[in-house]
Amino acid sequence: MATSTSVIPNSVIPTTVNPDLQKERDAASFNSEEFAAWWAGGEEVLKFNRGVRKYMEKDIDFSEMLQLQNKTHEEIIESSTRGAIDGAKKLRRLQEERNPGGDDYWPNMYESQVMWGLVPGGNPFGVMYVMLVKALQAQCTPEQYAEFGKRLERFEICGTYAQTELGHGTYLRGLETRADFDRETDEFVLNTPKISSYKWWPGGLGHSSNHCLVMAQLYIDNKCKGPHMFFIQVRDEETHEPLPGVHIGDIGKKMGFIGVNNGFLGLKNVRIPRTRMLMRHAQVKADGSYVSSPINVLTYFAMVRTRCVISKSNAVMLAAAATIATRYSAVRRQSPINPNEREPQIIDHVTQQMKLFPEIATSVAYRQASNYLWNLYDVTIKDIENGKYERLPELHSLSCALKVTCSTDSTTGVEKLRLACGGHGYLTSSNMSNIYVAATAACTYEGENTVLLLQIGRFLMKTWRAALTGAPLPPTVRYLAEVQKNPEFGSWTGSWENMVKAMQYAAANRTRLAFKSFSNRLSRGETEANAANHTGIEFTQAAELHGRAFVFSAFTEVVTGPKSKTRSANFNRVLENLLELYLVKETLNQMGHLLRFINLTDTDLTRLQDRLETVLTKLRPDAVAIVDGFDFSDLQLNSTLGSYDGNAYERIFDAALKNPMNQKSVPKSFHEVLKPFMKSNI
Ligand SMILES: Cc1cc2nc3c(=O)[nH]c(=O)nc-3n(C[C@H](O)[C@H](O)[C@H](O)COP(=O)(O)OP(=O)(O)OC[C@H]3O[C@@H](n4cnc5c(N)ncnc54)[C@H](O)[C@@H]3O)c2cc1C
Repeated sequence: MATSTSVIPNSVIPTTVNPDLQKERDAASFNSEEFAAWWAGGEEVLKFNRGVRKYMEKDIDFSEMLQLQNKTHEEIIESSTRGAIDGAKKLRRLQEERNPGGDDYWPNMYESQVMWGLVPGGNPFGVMYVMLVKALQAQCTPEQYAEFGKRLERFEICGTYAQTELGHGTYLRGLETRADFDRETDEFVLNTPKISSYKWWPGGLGHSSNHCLVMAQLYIDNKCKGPHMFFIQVRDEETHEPLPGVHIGDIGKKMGFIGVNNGFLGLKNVRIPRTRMLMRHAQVKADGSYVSSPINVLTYFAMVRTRCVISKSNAVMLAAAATIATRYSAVRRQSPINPNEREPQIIDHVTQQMKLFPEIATSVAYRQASNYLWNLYDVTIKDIENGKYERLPELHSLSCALKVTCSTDSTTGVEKLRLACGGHGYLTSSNMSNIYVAATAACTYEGENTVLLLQIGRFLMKTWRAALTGAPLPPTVRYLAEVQKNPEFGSWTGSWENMVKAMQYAAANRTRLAFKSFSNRLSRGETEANAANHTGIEFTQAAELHGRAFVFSAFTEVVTGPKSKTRSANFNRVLENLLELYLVKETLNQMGHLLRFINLTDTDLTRLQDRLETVLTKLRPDAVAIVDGFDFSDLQLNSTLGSYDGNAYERIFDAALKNPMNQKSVPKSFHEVLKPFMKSNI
């Protein structure tokens, strides 16, 4: 039933594109399709992705997706489960039809940008595919993988990665779940002895999983061998009832990812065969003898991969928010700049440009830096297969650095972009709140950001010490040795190369100062652990700058390197503008650190401000075409403000009319609460 008589009879969304948005597209200096192909990784990949996405989006009801926030907790879990299963089914069908026996559609596309946003409540099987399957591939023996890894990969069973407990997440050695080896029965006996030992947080554990990979302390003859992984069945495969000794449930509503049904798990004397401990590296033999892993960090290697995934996906989230805010800023008009003139598109207010364009540039910078990280990941995986572990510390530290800076910057960036949409950005139908809570979650999971910065800080201390002895350094930290050799920065020219050098110089000198403070504390008799704790702030500052210096150099290399010759001149100009904006705004953001080590005059700073304003103006005509090049579908953006056609007001209105609160002209609360109160005279 309609609420009341409306001044417009029905909300009708025009089928045409908003003329302001169309003009933006017509006036762009470059072809957004070239951007889209570059962003996707080539024309062929773009074509492939679009084909898959079209197939994936068939039969999905857009207006239903917009109503996500009006659903109950249970309804969201149900619709997320349906969405995730629907996606899996479609990809499997595509695999069957187009490349039977391969894995390019299923499961590989399940974690790609094509799937992003299609399950707005969060995918309850995301952890299963992003983490669990990969952890099993890395940690199982071939026999184990054939026995249960393959079943999971084929989705015959479903599961999650259960590491965090109510009492411990960061400090893995503090985990309390224990797995005691019973020689008599050739089994492990698993227990979570206290409330604080309950597994807490694993995605999909609450209602979706019937198996999980549990990180538990291995005990043999009551002697602890540290955390190891155990594959456990937690629910019956037919009835889905919890198995004996298993206490399992949902941890309750969270800021976001409601459909992911993060869960808890208690275990009481749950027995599993010895062969359910993952034994590719560390092993327990039938006689109880223990073979340790050749390198301990391999236990946590699945987390390294997930951090690579986060660096890329948070860049995508920022790009999505930038698309919404930029399109909206092109269609909304407000506040004449000169009296008596027409109200401009809000994108013409320079301060608005300052909210939008730096975030566009930041998402592009992180996406490029994460491509470098993925290449390093692939090289390191091959090395590990050949028993070579030399680049592992570098990969670990770089994946942490990028995960931290990208999740931090995308979170603040999405919030800036939400504010850039004014009041309507606060509507859940803008989808900004959903993107924000997804972005900020990544600051905590897969290693809390501060804790990761401290780990990078320690890696930098070791590397600085190694450089002092003349030892060779891995490529991404070689700049530390260069700064040791040439301690003078030279002069500030403001060229891009010079700016990269300046950020590296600041990172190296922050590392030098942290190293000095750390060494002083050690020489005053502090233990290494206490000295590290007391130098923690300096460690995190050095680590953050190290991450930023890496993004500076990776993005500059992509824009100015040999591949630029394969791009059109117009497109190169756009990328150069994005690079210029990214380097200038980030240099200004980090000015406190830079000024400590580098002489910049007032004129240099004024020039940077001029460059910032100039490049905003240069990017203005291309902003809409750039975000079009990010190539999100309307369904993925799931936003009344950011759709391709720019019909924002009609979509806002339409979503409001469909709100359950507007399905009755008088709400129940009027009769039950408001009216009785007004009539009671109390
Ligand atoms: C959305 C979401 C999904 C998740 N999914 C999963 C999952 O699928 N599986 C799973 O196992 N877990 C999951 N987690 C849990 C997540 O991995 C942990 O919350 C995360 O590792 C942080 O650990 P913590 O909660 O123990 O934080 P804490 O370590 O308790 O952090 C609290 C504060 O203490 C500080 N702190 C802690 N240790 C130190 C230190 N050594 N030095 C300085 N400061 C320190 C931190 O910086 C922080 O400020 C998820 C969490 C979230 C939010």
